[in-house]
Amino acid sequence: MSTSFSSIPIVDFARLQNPETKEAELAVLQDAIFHVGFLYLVNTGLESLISDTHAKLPDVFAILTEDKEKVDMLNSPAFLGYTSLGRETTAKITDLREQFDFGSEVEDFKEGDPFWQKLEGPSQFPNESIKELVRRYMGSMEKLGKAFVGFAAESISLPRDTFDQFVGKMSRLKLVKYPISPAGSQGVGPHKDSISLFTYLAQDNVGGLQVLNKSGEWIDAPPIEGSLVINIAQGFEAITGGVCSGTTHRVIAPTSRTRYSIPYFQAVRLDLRLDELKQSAASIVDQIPVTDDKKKGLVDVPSELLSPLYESFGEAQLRNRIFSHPDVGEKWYPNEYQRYLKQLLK
Ligand SMILES: O=C(O)CCC(=O)C(=O)O
Ligand SMILES: [Fe+2]
Repeated sequence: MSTSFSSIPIVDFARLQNPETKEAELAVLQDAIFHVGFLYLVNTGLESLISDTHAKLPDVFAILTEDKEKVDMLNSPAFLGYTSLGRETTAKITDLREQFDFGSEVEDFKEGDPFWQKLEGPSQFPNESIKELVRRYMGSMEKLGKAFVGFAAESISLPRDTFDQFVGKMSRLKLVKYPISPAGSQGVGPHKDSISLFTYLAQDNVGGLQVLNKSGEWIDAPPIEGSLVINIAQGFEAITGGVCSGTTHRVIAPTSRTRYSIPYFQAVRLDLRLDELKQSAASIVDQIPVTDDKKKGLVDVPSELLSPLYESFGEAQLRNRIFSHPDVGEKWYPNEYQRYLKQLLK
């Protein structure tokens, strides 16, 4: 096992784009991808967008309760909408956070589409100004995400466009509020992000995000103004055959100031089948510059997304959404809800 990290590396996006500094910065990115699974991205050019958006969050969460209820996630088979405090579960414990989930604009579900296709659907916006805020932010994240996966590929000696074919249609954006809570409360419990390739998180200056290192210690990811915290999610982990593994993280609920955050989950194609995925993972693993010893240990990575229980990413993601939001899952996918519950109890 590689040495354990004790801090989160900082990657400079401007240096990645400058031919004179690119090689050196790709080496920093490679180290983050191989050994940490987390990094700060600075100098993205999105600093003012991030701070403007954060400045609006207290107002977003201050809208009337009845306006929040109108866009409740229970209305949405795509698991998009409002989730009130205490209705989300991670690692079997209730999370102390309130949030809105939104998605990129997508086509409607058509007759004959697979059952998990309803995971991609229309967003519910409480009002026009929130819609405008979300659309603007997501548009910029989409562009940044495209560029970032290109650099991620180059940093591990793959052609720049290697991961383009895996990017899905509907990325997700969450606006999250963690209210002041009793000391030691769970903001969100330990988890790997399952639904994305990479997650791009804009946290505020309150703190509380922690990352689990390979020795089992929780390492703080303190706020760095203007940065995005990027982490490998299970989509990227599966596509790289587990060579680039996702890292478990959590948020400790704040005790003196409300915390806000904006995670953007870069979509993975839902129609990607397990057999396709295994094939492409094998060819990617072949090209990645890590020792054969490390590769040998990775033939069957214990990733939920590579489980033979699911025919596709879409189905694996549906299961994940159902466990995070059981009330929504039971309402829209009663058969799958029962089936996945039984698998869990086995
Ligand atoms: O709010 C945060 O800082 C992190 C949130 C997170 O990890 C998630 O929603 O997956
Ligand atoms: Fe997360």
